[in-house]
Amino acid sequence: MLVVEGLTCRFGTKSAVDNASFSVGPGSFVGVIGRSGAGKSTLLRMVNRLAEPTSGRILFDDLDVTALHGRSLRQWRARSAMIFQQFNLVGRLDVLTNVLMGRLAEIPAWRSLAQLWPEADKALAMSALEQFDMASLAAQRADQLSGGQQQRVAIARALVQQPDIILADEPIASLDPRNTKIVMDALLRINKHFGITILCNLHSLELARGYCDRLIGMSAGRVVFDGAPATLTDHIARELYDLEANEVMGGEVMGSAPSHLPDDATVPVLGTAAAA
Ligand SMILES: Nc1ncnc2c1ncn2[C@@H]1O[C@H](COP(=O)(O)OP(=O)(O)OP(=O)(O)O)[C@@H](O)[C@H]1O
Repeated sequence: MLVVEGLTCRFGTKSAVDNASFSVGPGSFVGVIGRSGAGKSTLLRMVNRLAEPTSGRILFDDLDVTALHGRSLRQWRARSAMIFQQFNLVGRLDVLTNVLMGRLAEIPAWRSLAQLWPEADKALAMSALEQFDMASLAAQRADQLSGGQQQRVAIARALVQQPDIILADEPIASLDPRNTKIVMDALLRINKHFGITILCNLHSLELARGYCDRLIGMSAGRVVFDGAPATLTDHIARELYDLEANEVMGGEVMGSAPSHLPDDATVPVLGTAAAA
């Protein structure tokens, strides 16, 4: 279980994330939503410790993630795999080697430098590529792939880390609609098939509603909504996204509740008790 307690990250006088608190149970697929600049990336990067919290704590089961240094921090980064908007592959290396990079924390540096990957790791990497129909491209240079293919390689790399949680920071922001669906389906497959918890920043509300079992809404660094997608009414979404609402709501009828909103749903109130 991931627990975030009063997490704050300030850059100068600006709070990119302001006193965020929530917990995420194992096996959840949680979407972090909100307009540009709301603090979504900073929040995810703090969980992986790519950004340093100014105050607050991050716990994962019994581990105090905020207190980790050196080797234990590297181990945590292996357990919390990041997926980035720009894929972060090594373009001149082949696809299989890029996936094997996900095993770096497990093998001595000299073995990776000499490209002496254990056979078991190669088999694991091939099997991860097979999961996403990418095995036939194993020998191809990563920079010769399409964006959607590159992101699937990045997801395979995350998978071979055998992480407890995957932190996906706008993983489909650079992709066309077809590849968006392929990549989101790949994340969903990892979540359902392997039970890996996913925390995924998404600008598109339509995608977040379609794929996630819970949404955390951020505005100006604060968590202002936390609940099931069905409880996020269009009214709350409009407040969350403001001028960007029409762009992110995927053509739903504005001002009406989503069709799957149950009659007795408790609708959290934006900006008050909504944050868990
Ligand atoms: N390294 C930094 N130095 C200074 N300010 C930063 C830094 N990183 C983020 N910020 C600021 O913190 C705020 C939150 O940024 P963040 O990238 O976390 O938002 P976001 O919701 O992920 O937005 P986007 O969807 O545009 O990436 C923004 O105002 C941003 O300008």
